[in-house]
Amino acid sequence: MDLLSMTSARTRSEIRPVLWDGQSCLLIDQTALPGSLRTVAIETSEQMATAIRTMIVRGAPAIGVAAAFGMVLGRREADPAQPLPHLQKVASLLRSTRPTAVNLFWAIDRMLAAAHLDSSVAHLEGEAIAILEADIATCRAIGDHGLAALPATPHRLRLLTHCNAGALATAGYGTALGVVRSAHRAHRLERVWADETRPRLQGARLTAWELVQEGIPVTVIADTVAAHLLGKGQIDAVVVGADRIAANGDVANKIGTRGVAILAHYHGVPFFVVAPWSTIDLDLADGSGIAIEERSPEEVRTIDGVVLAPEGTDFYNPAFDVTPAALISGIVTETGVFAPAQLGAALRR
Ligand SMILES: CSC[C@@H](O)[C@@H](O)C(=O)COP(=O)(O)O
Repeated sequence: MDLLSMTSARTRSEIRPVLWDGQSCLLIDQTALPGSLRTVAIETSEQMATAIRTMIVRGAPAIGVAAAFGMVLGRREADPAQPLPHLQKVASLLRSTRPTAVNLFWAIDRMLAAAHLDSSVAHLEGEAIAILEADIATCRAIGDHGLAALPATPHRLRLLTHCNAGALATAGYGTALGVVRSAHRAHRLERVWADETRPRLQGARLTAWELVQEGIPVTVIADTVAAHLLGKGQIDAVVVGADRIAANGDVANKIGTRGVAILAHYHGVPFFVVAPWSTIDLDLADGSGIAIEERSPEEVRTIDGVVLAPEGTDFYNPAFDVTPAALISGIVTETGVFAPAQLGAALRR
């Protein structure tokens, strides 16, 4: 199956990082991009947990969708007479893979709730497919709301993004890159500046790859370059994704996002966080309660096996940081754009 799938509505192929073929879950192996586009067939819930942990599949909405199919695989492994105890175990395993993105936990909870109503394989399969399809529709709506919120400029827009919040990070179309796609289709985009995003280089490897697939102009910069471009007036707005948004509008996203937000604020450039409602965690009053994943020091110590610092050096590798709500111009969701302080009230409406 072609994971750059053709849809009947569009002539261009679209990126689908997670697909279900009725037996197994097909993932684009994001650790192999941009060198090779290969797929991995995930056949057990343990394989799915490993794929999420090792970032074969990554990005908050995409790991939620993948975990939903992990639960379907778990259901197939369970005792048909008593599937719930095994499903609870699979849920715990999947929850243990990555702590920061709330979409993972949201999708697992939704699958467990579905299993309590009807624990048949067919019902859970339908629920996971519904999560996948809704995510694509959500991203398209997000893209259009984000486009409407972008500043009016006499020239086409130059947008800066960090990490990869694109089709690869969702079921398709993307959040921050959904806004980019909508701007491109509306002929309002000049170029995307993509932070390379050390240490795992999601900007250089993944954002650039998926934009090049669609002929969207993209320039990769070292993470240290953004301040220089902002100072020269070369960036009209920043669009980034989110892994978890607290009730007060504080946002956890890829490490380095906070620095970009501080820079944008200093230069008076709008900074938009782009995410579905499933990324909002109203149980957390503010960002101080967000669990920040710490990954292996090896990701900082080496690039492609080349050691960067002398023996005896210590390395520290937090994968996310928290951007305070005060630095965020707007949070773009599938139902509209909100000031961070409006989030709680908007969700309760
Ligand atoms: C639409 S994806 C939003 C975020 O998940 C994304 O910006 C990000 O930080 C991804 O981190 P990753 O560690 O690659 O999973």
